Amino acid sequence: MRLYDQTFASRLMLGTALYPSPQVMADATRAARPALLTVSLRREGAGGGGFWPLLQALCTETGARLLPNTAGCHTAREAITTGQMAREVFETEWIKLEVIADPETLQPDPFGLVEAARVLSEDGFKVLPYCTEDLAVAEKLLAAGCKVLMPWGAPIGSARGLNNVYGLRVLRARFPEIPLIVDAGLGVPSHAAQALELGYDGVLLNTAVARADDPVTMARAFAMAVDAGRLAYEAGPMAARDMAAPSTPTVGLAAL
Ligand SMILES: CC(=O)[C@@H](O)[C@H](O)COP(=O)(O)O
Repeated sequence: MRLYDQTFASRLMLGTALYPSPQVMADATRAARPALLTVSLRREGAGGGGFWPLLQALCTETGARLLPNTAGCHTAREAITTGQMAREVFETEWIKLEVIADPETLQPDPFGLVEAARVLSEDGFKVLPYCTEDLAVAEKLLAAGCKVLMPWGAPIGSARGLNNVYGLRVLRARFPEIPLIVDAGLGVPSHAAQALELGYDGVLLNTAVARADDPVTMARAFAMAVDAGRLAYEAGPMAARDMAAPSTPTVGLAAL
């Protein structure tokens, strides 16, 4: 998978929040071998500073790139400032851009998102925006400088899977050259496989692994599902049809 100027062996991006302990988070990351590990500046600012050396060591060990996010931001101004602070703290110009509109669904605010994406891109950031599958917003984010789009599968933390398969399919078809990552709302590995089977370049998830009874095993299961989904996509899945078609030849069947 190629995002901006970097090629990644893995198509999985993993969050680092909500785990029962830092040790479990580290073990799950080792099991998943993700391309990118997300981290929230707010967590660091809220006393999670001890977490940073652990993440740094994990990135060195696994080869993952750190991806700070602007989680919890509700305006473009907040997200821009958070992004700029994250660049200083985490020493990276990569940023997962979240501007949240609705407190209940955590649906992204398309207006704030496009505005923040434009300002941060002009400031040299590599912006990965958390968006919906809306085509017009996607166009505007690309025009604002984003080279990757991350439409939601479902609301963050909902574990609902791909809520709008039609919309995700249309988005994929409309932008065949743009790396697309399904971000948020995945609950089980088959959801991730489905995203990859649709031709999505990767998935970003957190809650489904962190809140599993056994996060380490679930991390491994998601990594396997991502690989399986991609392999299936490359193999060219047959189209579904309404009518039955016998898979055993009927020609030459003995008449009874
Ligand atoms: C880690 C992160 O960036 C989350 O905000 C992300 O959107 C994942 O969502 P889930 O927790 O639903 O997998």
